[in-house]
Amino acid sequence: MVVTGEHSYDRTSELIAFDNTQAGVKGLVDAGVTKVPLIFYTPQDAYTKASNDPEKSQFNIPVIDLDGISKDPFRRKEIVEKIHDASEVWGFFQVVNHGIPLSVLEEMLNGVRRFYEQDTEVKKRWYTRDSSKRVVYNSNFDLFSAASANWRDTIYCSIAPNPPTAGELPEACRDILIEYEEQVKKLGCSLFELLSEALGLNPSYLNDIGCSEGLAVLCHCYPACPEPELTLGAGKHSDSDFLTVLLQDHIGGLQVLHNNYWVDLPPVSGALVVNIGDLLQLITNDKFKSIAHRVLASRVGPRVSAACFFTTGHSLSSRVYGPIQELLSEDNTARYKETTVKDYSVHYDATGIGGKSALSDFRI
Ligand SMILES: O=C(O)CCC(=O)C(=O)O
Ligand SMILES: [Fe+2]
Repeated sequence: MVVTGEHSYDRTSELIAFDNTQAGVKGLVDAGVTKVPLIFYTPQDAYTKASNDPEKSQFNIPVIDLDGISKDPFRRKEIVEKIHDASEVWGFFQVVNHGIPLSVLEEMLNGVRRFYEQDTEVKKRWYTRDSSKRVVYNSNFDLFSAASANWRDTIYCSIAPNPPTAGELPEACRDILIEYEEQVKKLGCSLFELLSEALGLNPSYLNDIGCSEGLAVLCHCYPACPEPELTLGAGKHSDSDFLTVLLQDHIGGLQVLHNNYWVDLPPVSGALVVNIGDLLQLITNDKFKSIAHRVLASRVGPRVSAACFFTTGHSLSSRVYGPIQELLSEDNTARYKETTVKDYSVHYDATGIGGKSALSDFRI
């Protein structure tokens, strides 16, 4: 029995019943729910929302124009400085003129919508909790371990280093997923070059140590919510990877924690959101920050997004990562234990979204 406010209920049975529908949150909404079920209730956190507060209007997450990065060395230096500052202060920035055409971004979001708009019976083919699969569709990867379920469904596609065959990808978004993933991989390599330069390292450093070797694409759907104040689209979490490149639609709701305030990260047409993940914070010895973020639930929806995670995740790579030696000056000793991406990912998944920071467990 679990007590949520004045309600007491058998949480485990309700989680099992929800999971057994294999229809996700979208299935609840399609069936016409007018109340948020108790398994989704999320306690309010202590942080304040900044965006409506005029005194906090200086809180603007940078939008960085990448135009000219490879043509003009002065322009490149300027961009590297902006990326350096954003990665230190915010852990988040948006990029425009990143080289991926608007038509590809739009079609990617359409592909995600097309997948979720299919009949539940068709989608069920992909519904699983077997995380060894390269394509996993379900609602809340940590449904049975997290304190609150999120108002969100996800298709997870592990793309690199071991790509799925085209046949393993859902037809509804297959072609655009392949196109988008190729373009994001190129952008990711450029971003890791800029981040290496921002750290004062050789431009190829982060790519050479394998930061861009692994890629997983998470296609999220946040259905319209009848009581958005009672739950969240995604609870407070940081990302477990090296770097995330996120495509969000026009609806909004993504917020970043900054100086104890939730700051809106508003959709900018044609932009991609970039954020530093836990593993990049670990190897940069806290120079770049992996910052907590969340997604509000909304009466408007469904909101869709595609988050590309640069990580080899649970693959068998034995490569060991620890704070980069070149970044340690004499008085700046390593703050983290070494780990493999797999060990870090397993620990992170067990700690769960909305839980405490998994990274802090690797601190020396
Ligand atoms: O959908 C979003 O805007 C954010 C998704 C996210 O934070 C994640 O996939 O880790
Ligand atoms: Fe995230």
